[in-house]
Amino acid sequence: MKRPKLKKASKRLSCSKRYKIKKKVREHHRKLRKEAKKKGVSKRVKKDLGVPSSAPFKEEVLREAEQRKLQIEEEKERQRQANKEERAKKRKKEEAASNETGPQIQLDSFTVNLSQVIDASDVIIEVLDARDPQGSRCPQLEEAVLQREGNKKILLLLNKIDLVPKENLEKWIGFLQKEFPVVAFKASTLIQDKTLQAKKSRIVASNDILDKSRGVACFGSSCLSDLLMSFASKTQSEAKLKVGIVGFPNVGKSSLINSMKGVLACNAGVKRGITKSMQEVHISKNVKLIDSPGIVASPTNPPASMALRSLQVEEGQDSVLEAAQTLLKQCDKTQVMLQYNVPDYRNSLEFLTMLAKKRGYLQKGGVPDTQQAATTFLSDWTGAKLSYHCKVPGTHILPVYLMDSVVAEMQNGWNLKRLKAGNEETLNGVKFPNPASSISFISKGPTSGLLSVSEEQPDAANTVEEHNKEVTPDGGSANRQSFLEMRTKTQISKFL
Ligand SMILES: Nc1nc2c(ncn2[C@@H]2O[C@H](COP(=O)(O)OP(=O)(O)OP(=O)(O)O)[C@@H](O)[C@H]2O)c(=O)[nH]1
Repeated sequence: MKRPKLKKASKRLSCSKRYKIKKKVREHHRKLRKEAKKKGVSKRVKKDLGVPSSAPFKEEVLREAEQRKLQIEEEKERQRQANKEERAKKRKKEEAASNETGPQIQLDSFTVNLSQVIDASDVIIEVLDARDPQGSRCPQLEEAVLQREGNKKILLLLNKIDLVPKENLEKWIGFLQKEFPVVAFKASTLIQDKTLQAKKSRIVASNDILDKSRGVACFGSSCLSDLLMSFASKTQSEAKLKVGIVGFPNVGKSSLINSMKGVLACNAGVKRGITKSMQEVHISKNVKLIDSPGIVASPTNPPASMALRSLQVEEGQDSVLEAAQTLLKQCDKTQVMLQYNVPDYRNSLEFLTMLAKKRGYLQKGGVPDTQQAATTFLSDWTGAKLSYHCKVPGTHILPVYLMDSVVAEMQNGWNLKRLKAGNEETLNGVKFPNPASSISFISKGPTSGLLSVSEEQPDAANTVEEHNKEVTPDGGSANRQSFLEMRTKTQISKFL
């Protein structure tokens, strides 16, 4: 059967609609004309009339015009290239200058500030990441404090205890207590601006009761303030007790101060090196805390320590990819797979590719952005969420700079009974992760720090070498080997 032809839709419009369209078009043209007038574009481009056919030597004139046109084009192109080269040169120069001087100046200021904090303090609290306590210790810092005049005390503070299994934490406290008094702490990670907090507290008053084990709650602050205040009342007559808060970047120094103060007094965050200068915060009548920039890790450290502790990674000097790959090698693959919920992978690059796909980090054309995945992975390891822990060494050997008499002296003056009770209370309050869901990590031992970026002292290497022998009892021969090799290659520092 023959199909009936489809009838074309009629173009007829109602008059009102037609007039409306015409009006819109007119308005649109008027608007364009107005804009062109504003920009100073003349109404009509003058038409090139060309060479009249009656003109003599028309062909030569046209050829000459064509050649001139080409010449102008060439000249323009040459100019464009020269400008491009000039800009590239300038950019390269700027980059080189910022690479050489920028970070160097910053590192200098960091070390100067740290030295000032040590000088100004009566008590030094070395903040350690409970996930890798030994790796966040700096022997050079401890030695420098002990060598300074004024009988300065050192306290070790294990922060981020909410990210390690309880049994592991208890073992670490026992291990570290053989050297210095240890305080267990969980800083509040969600302290807000004073004004914001005041507004919020009116709305949800019991928020922290509901959310005890999460970011809002802080554990150990009353124990620490009691300890400091009782020490201050014993030792200080009039002046306030000055307590320097020191440690590697991102261990939670600023969060600790904010938690003690109860308001956002210092800037804190996942990014490394947020604190750039010293800052005093008064927490009671007789105690003030001094925040300091993170200790600058020495380039002689093993790559895994650098990946966790150095500022260079943050500043883009060290490759984020390499740092993430080094870290991956230090931990149990199955646990990483479980933690990040990814299938089995052959190498670290494959893991980062899968992580990038999972988190939706894609570049143009859907290519997985492994760089971004590595950055996220690294900030997990120094940030506030990832749970991992290190094994406590079986035997304890005192570092060379610590003798029994010094250990006894360091315990002197503190109310240790109260500290023990306070730590127990803290451990009872915190909600700890299950050991099965925490990644077990192989620590590289204490991290060398630079306390001043200047010329090398020849005998400093021996001190550190000897020290490393002592403080890594659970085996770090490869570590020590690489340390010595690197030390001979790049020596830029002097250890205090
Ligand atoms: N889960 C948990 N996260 C914490 C704790 N303390 C600090 N953090 C997080 O660790 C990260 C680093 O904390 P900061 O206080 O900025 O560390 P910092 O040592 O002052 O860092 P710099 O300024 O770089 O030297 C932040 O994301 C904090 O939220 C803690 O007790 N538990």
